[in-house]
Amino acid sequence: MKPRRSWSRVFRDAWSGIRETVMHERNMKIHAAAGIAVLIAALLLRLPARDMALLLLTIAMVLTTEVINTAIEAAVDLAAPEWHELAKKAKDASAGAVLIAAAFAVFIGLLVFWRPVMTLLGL
Ligand SMILES: Nc1ncnc2c1ncn2[C@@H]1O[C@H](COP(=O)(O)OP(=O)(O)OP(=O)(O)O)[C@@H](O)[C@H]1O
Repeated sequence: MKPRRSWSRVFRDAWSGIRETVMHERNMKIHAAAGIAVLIAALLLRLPARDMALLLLTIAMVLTTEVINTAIEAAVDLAAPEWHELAKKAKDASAGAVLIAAAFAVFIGLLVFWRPVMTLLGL
């Protein structure tokens, strides 16, 4: 039987998974940078707590799908290093999940920021 990992080991391994994804995946870098920029803008515009919560949830959704996409890509590369129809299906679907999350994040961002930005611009 496998020895049980300590809680600190569990968190360290999970953190390592996040760090590796940020360090090596270009899309994750872009999404993380965009998320930080959105949060800074939201703080500067003093958006209400409910809007901040919506933005945090949206950012978490995009980053989470990106980490899962990286995990699926690695598992597929391990299982099928050569071209395979099912490997393509798995990787395309996984990338599709990130695309859905990112597209909805843009819509939510527009809905949340539209009025405060217009007010700021005096329009
Ligand atoms: N083993 C394979 N068999 C069939 N098609 C594959 C295979 N590996 C990759 N592909 C195709 O190439 C595409 C890109 O896969 P790849 O592993 O290069 O992702 P990536 O460029 O690292 O993606 P991302 O930019 O999301 O990190 C996949 O969506 C899939 O269509």
